[in-house]
Amino acid sequence: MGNIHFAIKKGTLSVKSELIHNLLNDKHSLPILKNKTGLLFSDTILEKIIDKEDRHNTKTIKTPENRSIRSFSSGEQKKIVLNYLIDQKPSFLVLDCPFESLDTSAVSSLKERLISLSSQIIFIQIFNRREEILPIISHVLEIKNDQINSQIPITNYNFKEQDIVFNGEVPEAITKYTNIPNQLIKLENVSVNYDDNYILKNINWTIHKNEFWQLIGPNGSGKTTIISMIYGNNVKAYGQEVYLFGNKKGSGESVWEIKEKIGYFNPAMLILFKTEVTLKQMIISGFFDSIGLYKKPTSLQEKLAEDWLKLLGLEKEKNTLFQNISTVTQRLVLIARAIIKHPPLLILDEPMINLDNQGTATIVTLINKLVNESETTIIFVSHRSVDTLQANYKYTLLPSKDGSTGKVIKEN
Ligand SMILES: Nc1ncnc2c1ncn2[C@@H]1O[C@H](COP(=O)(O)OP(=O)(O)OP(=O)(O)O)[C@@H](O)[C@H]1O
Repeated sequence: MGNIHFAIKKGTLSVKSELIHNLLNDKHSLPILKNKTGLLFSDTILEKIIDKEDRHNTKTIKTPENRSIRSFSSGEQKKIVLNYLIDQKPSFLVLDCPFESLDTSAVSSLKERLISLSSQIIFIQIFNRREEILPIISHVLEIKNDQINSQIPITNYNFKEQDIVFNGEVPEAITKYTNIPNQLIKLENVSVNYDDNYILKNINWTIHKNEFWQLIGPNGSGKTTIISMIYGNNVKAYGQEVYLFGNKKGSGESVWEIKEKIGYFNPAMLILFKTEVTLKQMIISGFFDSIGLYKKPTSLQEKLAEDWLKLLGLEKEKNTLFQNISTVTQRLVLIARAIIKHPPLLILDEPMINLDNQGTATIVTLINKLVNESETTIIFVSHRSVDTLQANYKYTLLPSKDGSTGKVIKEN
């Protein structure tokens, strides 16, 4: 007889849930896993391995070309760690949203691999979206107060979602930016390689005021590399035709001056927020580009933060600690923080990762609202295109052995 496999909807676990820890430590009410050894595949495990490698200069996992795990793209990193866990032959594996940063072809090969292992290993798959669920999953574990309440056959499970609305207008801009040219970003014949590894080839991309772009490409195609040339400190940008707000990168403005004009959001930033701040303080900190709130805000800044909270339907939670709210609410707050100054450019780097369909729809609704009610140019970065976004253009990276080339598609 085949194994029974389970799924748990991520949104039914609290942020501080101990359930996964308890499953792995044999403290649970699932008879089928009693006295069995399990392992966890999650982004946290990945971060720990990378951190250990960095701090001790050791290699836990053998990688192609013996490179450090950090130098691989996020998709490649996941694949390497999953193989490492499966090699340890656990009886069960908790898969914490395993497909989250993978592109379509990587998802299908990983799915195939997991299905082929499913007669030897029991899977407990934490999922965000119904379509991610492995076809071998037969039951959804219903969770109440972070405990397993019941096992529901998947055919009887209710995946329902609701419509999302944000009532009110996007709060006004109070920060003034002067001398912002119409052409915000220009990359001309930009190429990047690491020794024999060719990443980008002749990238030509011009971004103007008031445009909304999706930057799409499969794992390892170079999305992060492009963004790090615009927003970050990637040395590969120097000496190339990279123009930011009219100046060649590395010539006029300092990195600080460039960052002042760019709002940035990436879910990985969440791990940076270690100090305890309220939702209101978190939104206000966008005025200071700081992670905590160290300066006294003006009364106008306070009012704007309150207007944002109202728009997001969070006015009653303004004094709640940021750490204590749901993932999707954290993202709404961080996006508000990134745009509160109405910067000329806003980069939203994989904002939908690890969200269920309801969470994804919530973020899409907010982004579309920002596009319609502000002057900010948006670059939305993702490994999969999101058709409900009202983007004007798509910049798609097409990998090849000589490096990815780019293709512009006009959407509307
Ligand atoms: N320092 C480095 N040395 C060698 N190769 C590198 C280095 N940094 C990045 N790469 C390689 O560059 C390629 C592009 O990586 P990048 O992170 O830009 O891709 P991505 O499109 O953002 O991928 P993902 O969707 O998986 O995050 C990858 O193959 C990665 O391994």
